[in-house]
Amino acid sequence: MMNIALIGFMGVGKTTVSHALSERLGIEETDIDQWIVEKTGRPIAEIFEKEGEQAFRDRETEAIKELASGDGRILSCGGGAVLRACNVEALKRDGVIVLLTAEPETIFERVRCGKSRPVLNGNMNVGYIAHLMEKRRPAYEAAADFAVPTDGKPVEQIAEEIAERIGDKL
Ligand SMILES: Nc1ncnc2c1ncn2[C@@H]1O[C@H](COP(=O)(O)OP(=O)(O)O)[C@@H](O)[C@H]1O
Ligand SMILES: O=C(O)C1=C[C@@H](OP(=O)(O)O)[C@@H](O)[C@H](O)C1
Ligand SMILES: [Mg+2]
Repeated sequence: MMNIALIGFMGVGKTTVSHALSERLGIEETDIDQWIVEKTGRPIAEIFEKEGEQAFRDRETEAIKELASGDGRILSCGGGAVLRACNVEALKRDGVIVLLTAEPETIFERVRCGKSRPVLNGNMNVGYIAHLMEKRRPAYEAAADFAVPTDGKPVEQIAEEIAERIGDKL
């Protein structure tokens, strides 16, 4: 069976929707950030702080390489995972890539209280989120097989839409 990779900006709901989709389809899921945290014994923010962003990106690439070659699961990616072409290639090789989207205002409301996203440290505002989203948009759109907007939708509805769109691709 092929993998289902969830991609998109921080706070679009990749981790949350992944759980719901896993329940709905009866397919195991792995959150790539969580996998890295378990392997290293360090929270993502601490990896960024102690080892730097490039070291985190290398760990992310290693995780994707290993997990994408498995026998079919839902992979909830970090928001920066598709910025490296080799990651996208690995995810595409035997998988469908689903892009979740949301407006910057929605993202801000969802992530403003969290402290676990080092990329937004010191930049927790709608303007910066909109700027970084525009910068990343081409990479997200190029990697995706299809996109699902999430603004104003309950998680279950998003999971249902993905399940419908994937349909017989599985
Ligand atoms: N469709 C949604 N509607 C409302 N809140 C959501 C939705 N999806 C996710 N959230 C909330 O937004 C926050 C970020 O979600 P998360 O799944 O961690 O996003 P990501 O993994 O894409 O960064 C969490 O607090 C989550 O509960
Ligand atoms: O967009 C990014 O660069 C990142 C997104 C995070 O994952 P989420 O998108 O699940 O928040 C996490 O991988 C790390 O903090 C970097
Ligand atoms: Mg996540």
